[in-house]
Amino acid sequence: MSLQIHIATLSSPAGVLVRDLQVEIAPGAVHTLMGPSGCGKSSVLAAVCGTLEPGMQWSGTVHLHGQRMENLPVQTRKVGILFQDDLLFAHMTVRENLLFAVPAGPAATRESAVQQALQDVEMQEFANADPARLSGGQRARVALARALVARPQALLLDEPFSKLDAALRERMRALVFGLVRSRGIPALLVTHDAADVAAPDLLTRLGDL
Ligand SMILES: Nc1ncnc2c1ncn2[C@@H]1O[C@H](COP(=O)(O)OP(=O)(O)OP(=O)(O)O)[C@@H](O)[C@H]1O
Repeated sequence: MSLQIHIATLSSPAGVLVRDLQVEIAPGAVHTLMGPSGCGKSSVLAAVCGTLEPGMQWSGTVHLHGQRMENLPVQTRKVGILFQDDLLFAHMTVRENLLFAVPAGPAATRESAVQQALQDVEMQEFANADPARLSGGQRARVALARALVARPQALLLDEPFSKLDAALRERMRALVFGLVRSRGIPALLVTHDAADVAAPDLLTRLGDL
């Protein structure tokens, strides 16, 4: 289940940001995008998942598991996304936050998906907790579980570790990379931290137009 991205051009109203970006990400691999602030890294992720804002434009193709994706509605793309901010809903428990992300289906199936996702990030005992009472690292793990609970076929990561302290960042990176590998999904990670690069051939630098 590979993710193939070809961005011919990606532009903001101010001009072209990215030209001829080609990335192929194998199942279970994490490919890293780096580059100076404002060079268009987050916009590449938005183009891939279909959430590019009005005013921004791109041309190119995205194939997931051989299927062309760029014209599909956002909700059918089967792509999970994790941001710098965990964006947990404050008025819902941890369990309810996850349940919100699970596709429609029998209640027992949805509940077991939530319990499995919490187990994957070792947060089962916090199912009924209020997100506001969790630590930053615990919230990050819940956000990861929420991104994965719908069984996405690709994962987009927009600086998800940048707000964590060094020790937590390392643990979270290991957890994300491990889950991506064990589930065999391709992941694209935007970061400013060279420590997030899994291997030199899994890095693309933007900003050299
Ligand atoms: N909706 C929008 N309308 C106009 N310009 C935009 C819009 N969204 C982003 N931009 C501009 O596009 C450029 C790229 O933004 P983007 O967030 O993709 O960069 P980035 O490389 O992820 O930056 P950072 O590392 O600071 O997060 C920036 O100059 C930004 O101001």
